[in-house]
Amino acid sequence: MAVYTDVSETDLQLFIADYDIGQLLSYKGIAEGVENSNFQLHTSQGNFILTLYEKRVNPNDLPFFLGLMDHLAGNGLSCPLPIRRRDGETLGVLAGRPAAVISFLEGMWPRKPSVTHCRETGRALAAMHVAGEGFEIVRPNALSVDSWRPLWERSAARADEVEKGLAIEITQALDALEAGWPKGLPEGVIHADMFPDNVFFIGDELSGIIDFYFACNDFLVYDLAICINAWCFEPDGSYNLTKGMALIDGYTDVRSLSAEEVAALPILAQGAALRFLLTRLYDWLTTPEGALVVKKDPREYLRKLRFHRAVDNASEYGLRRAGHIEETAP
Ligand SMILES: Nc1ncnc2c1ncn2[C@@H]1O[C@H](COP(=O)(O)OP(=O)(O)OP(=O)(O)O)[C@@H](O)[C@H]1O
Ligand SMILES: N[C@@H](CCO)C(=O)O
Repeated sequence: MAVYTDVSETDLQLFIADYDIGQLLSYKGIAEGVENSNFQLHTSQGNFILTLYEKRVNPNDLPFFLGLMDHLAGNGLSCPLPIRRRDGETLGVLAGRPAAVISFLEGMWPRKPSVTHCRETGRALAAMHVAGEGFEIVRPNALSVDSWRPLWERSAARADEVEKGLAIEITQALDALEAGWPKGLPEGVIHADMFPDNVFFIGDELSGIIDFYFACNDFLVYDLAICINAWCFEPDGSYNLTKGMALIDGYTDVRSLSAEEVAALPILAQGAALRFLLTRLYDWLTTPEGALVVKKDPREYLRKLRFHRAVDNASEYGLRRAGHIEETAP
């Protein structure tokens, strides 16, 4: 569930009176999501999403997130558009929390992603990277390699409760990642959480990307590594090479990869797996039993990490067209 903060009808009516979005007809809490409280608003002008930002979101980051959606939508990407109040602001306060109204995207996220969904997602990811060019606010990735050790130290003592031997395995993977993390790859704005539940489709057609609340500046190809993790493994833990090919083909149809980016893909995929393993592990160990939030299994990402640690080169992910690898000067 994700309604941590209740909103009264009177407060909501007062809040939306500052916007040109018509009269409130009805509203309801949205159960999905874990970070923020989301409501669907139905007004005389249509549907909107109201988000109340909860305590894991740093209010100082909100101008980046809202400004980014505005920038991306302005550059033709299909994503929610923050609605401006009559005073020009996109951020307000409701029920004591920072709050924003964003446009409603039609579509559903794919419960069983297909090869076509993977290809369309690859294209949309690259389109987002291109559309993000020129966005002026910078937000370093708070969940990149430098943050993993402190995050790990908060779970290390109890890690073996989840799986015997986990502490040693994570420590070894972390040591290797810190030593070998690449430098100097092309950077830009990345989504950093483009999982199936953040990509909407109408049939096979991608209708939009949501949830930019982990977006930040980092290596562009790291975002592809995150998507390989999130989209290309089957529920039994096996890697689906056909989906990998489709995702990477889709991406490189829109933005080509340099030889350095291709070479870095295996270590970036390991890093992405460790990042989600660590955040899931922390939540797994700290979320109280009986909380309404569904805890995500860290072991899924342990299996993925093991897979990546055995990968030699990007062709094992499905990178196949020679044209994917930009020629570098001799
Ligand atoms: N612009 C939008 N249009 C339509 N539905 C939306 C929109 N934004 C959010 N939703 C709905 O709200 C749900 C939760 O949104 P979101 O993923 O942003 O929440 P969150 O709390 O940040 O969750 P998490 O970070 O766990 O994914 C989505 O699954 C979707 O059903
Ligand atoms: N996508 C993350 C959840 C946070 O958005 C995960 O699956 O662990």
